[in-house]
Amino acid sequence: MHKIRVDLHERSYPIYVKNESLPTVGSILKQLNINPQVVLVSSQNVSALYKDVVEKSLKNEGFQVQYILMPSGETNKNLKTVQYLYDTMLDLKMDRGSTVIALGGGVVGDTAGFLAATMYRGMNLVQIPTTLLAQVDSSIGGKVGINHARGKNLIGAIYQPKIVIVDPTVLKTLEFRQRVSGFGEVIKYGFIRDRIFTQFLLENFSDILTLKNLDHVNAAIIRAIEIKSFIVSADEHESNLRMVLNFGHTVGHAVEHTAGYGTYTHGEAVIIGMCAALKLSTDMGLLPVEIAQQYIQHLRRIPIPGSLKKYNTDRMYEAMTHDKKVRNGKIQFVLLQKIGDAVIRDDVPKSMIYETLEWVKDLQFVNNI
Ligand SMILES: NC(=O)c1ccc[n+]([C@@H]2O[C@H](COP(=O)([O-])OP(=O)(O)OC[C@H]3O[C@@H](n4cnc5c(N)ncnc54)[C@H](O)[C@@H]3O)[C@@H](O)[C@H]2O)c1
Ligand SMILES: O=C(O)C(=O)C[C@@H](O)[C@H](O)[C@H](O)COP(=O)(O)O
Ligand SMILES: [Zn+2]
Repeated sequence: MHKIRVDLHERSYPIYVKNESLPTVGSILKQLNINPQVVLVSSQNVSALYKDVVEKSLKNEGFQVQYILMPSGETNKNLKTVQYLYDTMLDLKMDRGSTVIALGGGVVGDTAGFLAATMYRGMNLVQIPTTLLAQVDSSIGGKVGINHARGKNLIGAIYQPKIVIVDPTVLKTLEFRQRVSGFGEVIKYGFIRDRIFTQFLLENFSDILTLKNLDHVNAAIIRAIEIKSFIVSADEHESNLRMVLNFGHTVGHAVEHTAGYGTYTHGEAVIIGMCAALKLSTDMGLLPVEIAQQYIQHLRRIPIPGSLKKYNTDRMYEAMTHDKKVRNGKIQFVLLQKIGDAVIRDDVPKSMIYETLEWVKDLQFVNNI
């Protein structure tokens, strides 16, 4: 068992990373002394694969388990789903002391997390992430929330879980495209904080994505979680340092929104956004052009389907103006001054942003590895 801690005083919590840890969820939670009443929130695919093992382990330890199936996919990360979850919680007579367990990818984690943050002004939350993206990113740090028709994650809260339990073996059932998506967030940590980790990921990306080398997969998950935990512990409310976790997201969120939720996975959009951020880092005079080009070439070896050509540049720009990093009307970008060293800049000229969006629309990625 590998344990990493998010250090937030009375809201601190551990992240457990261990192969085959799902059958031990009950005993892990028992040690936390949480109320015996729990509600598992999950989605169809994940439920069919992993609900029974988790439910059994909880019941073996004396937990009373209720269950809510929520619709999956980015298009359902919205208020309608949250309303359905509130209603079902009331139907099930779940009280304030009971615990919400989010079993699934980032969509389940963000939505069920928002439920836990808001219902009865806050219930206990446990995250059991089952996608690579959720294991290294969305289950950690407390950002919970849903989309609004005008933009990604516009409604939400910062609400920390009591524990995060990561079982890397569940990635075996995850579709290849979803592993690519998670890889986007994993390599983000390298770019913003650890050049050597970036190199490791680029050298081994095919073995990691195909799960050919599980030691490399676990090493990547653990290093990514260490970086995220360190950053969240230093700046929970995104006043300064935490903003760097948005590397690739200013353009990434705009791509997701403009193309229509679900057209690109979140991680694919972030990979596209990181290419844009690398180019802007050069255009702003921060990063030598040959370094940026070299890493953009590496990122283009990651398979991302489709073409951005047909999307409207004005709409993409408009989506960026709804970014939560906008301050006093200025769009803020996370740029790199070195690989492994990120800075926030709010002085990127509008013309340069437009030029970059046009460039992004022509970007091409490989079809497979
Ligand atoms: N809160 C945060 O800090 C944060 C960080 C990054 C991303 N996010 C959000 O996370 C969301 C994306 O999450 P995601 O990439 O996990 O996608 P997702 O939750 O949509 O899951 C992708 C698909 O994989 C399925 N699935 C999940 N685990 C599986 C498994 N082990 N085996 C087989 N199928 C499985 C799901 O049912 C779904 O169909 C986005 O909404 C993004 O904005 C939030
Ligand atoms: O934890 C963070 O902080 C992040 O920014 C992680 C991101 O990967 C994630 O996509 C997050 O939801 C984006 O945050 P947002 O505040 O820009 O919606
Ligand atoms: Zn993200």
